[in-house]
Amino acid sequence: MIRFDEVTKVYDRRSRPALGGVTAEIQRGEFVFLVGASGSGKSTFIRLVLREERASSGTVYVAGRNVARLPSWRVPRLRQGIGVVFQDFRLLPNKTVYANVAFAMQVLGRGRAQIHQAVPEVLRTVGLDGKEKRMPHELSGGEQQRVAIARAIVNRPDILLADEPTGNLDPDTSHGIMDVLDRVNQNGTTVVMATHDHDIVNQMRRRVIQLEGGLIVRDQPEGSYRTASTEQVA
Ligand SMILES: Nc1ncnc2c1ncn2[C@@H]1O[C@H](COP(=O)(O)OP(=O)(O)OP(=O)(O)O)[C@@H](O)[C@H]1O
Repeated sequence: MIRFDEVTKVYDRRSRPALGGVTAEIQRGEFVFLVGASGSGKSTFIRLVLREERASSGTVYVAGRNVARLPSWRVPRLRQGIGVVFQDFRLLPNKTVYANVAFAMQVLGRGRAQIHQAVPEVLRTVGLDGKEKRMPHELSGGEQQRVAIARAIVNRPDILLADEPTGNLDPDTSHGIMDVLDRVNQNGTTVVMATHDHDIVNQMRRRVIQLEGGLIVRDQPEGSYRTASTEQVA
């Protein structure tokens, strides 16, 4: 579903590459944690998948396509297949929960009937039944993140990218969000989540790709946040 082949990303020639020759393959339906210290390259990885940035060398494939080769008119279609969730929710503050989610369908030109069916369904999936008319400021952080996830998945993307989705949430609320992401993954969506959250990675036991200074230093199925050798130090 996502393949990085010797991918290097240089933002600034005077400093070390943000990614330095990364090779990795993420299969359809996988759930992958990207871990690593601040500045290790996690967000760069995500931006390359979305073609918000282009690789300086090497190739990024999404659903079999070399994203660097896509003509610019095809980039919106690439992004339609990818839902994105951020640490800071990024909801439209003057729109209701329903309208925030519906908006993601309206921009794709979906009809009213389709929207009326899909939005309540997806709000049920994320556990927000009955909150359709609330405004974002009337919701807790966890609820706002659920709206953001609903918006990201309402168009049924193949891939969900989540950059620190629990970064602003307390541990209990974070676990609720992970239940939602797990459910999304079980429905067939490939999930890639960048995180610093040790507890969540250690509890979920999914594949862990660890970056350090732009290099993959660990790629472990059912991994923990740290390798066994460093776990005692933590
Ligand atoms: N637009 C940019 N211009 C120049 N350098 C950048 C840019 N974006 C990222 N970098 C540099 O690239 C490196 C990797 O950054 P990146 O944001 O990918 O790390 P990260 O692992 O996501 O960090 P964090 O956990 O803090 O979000 C860092 O050294 C960063 O300073």
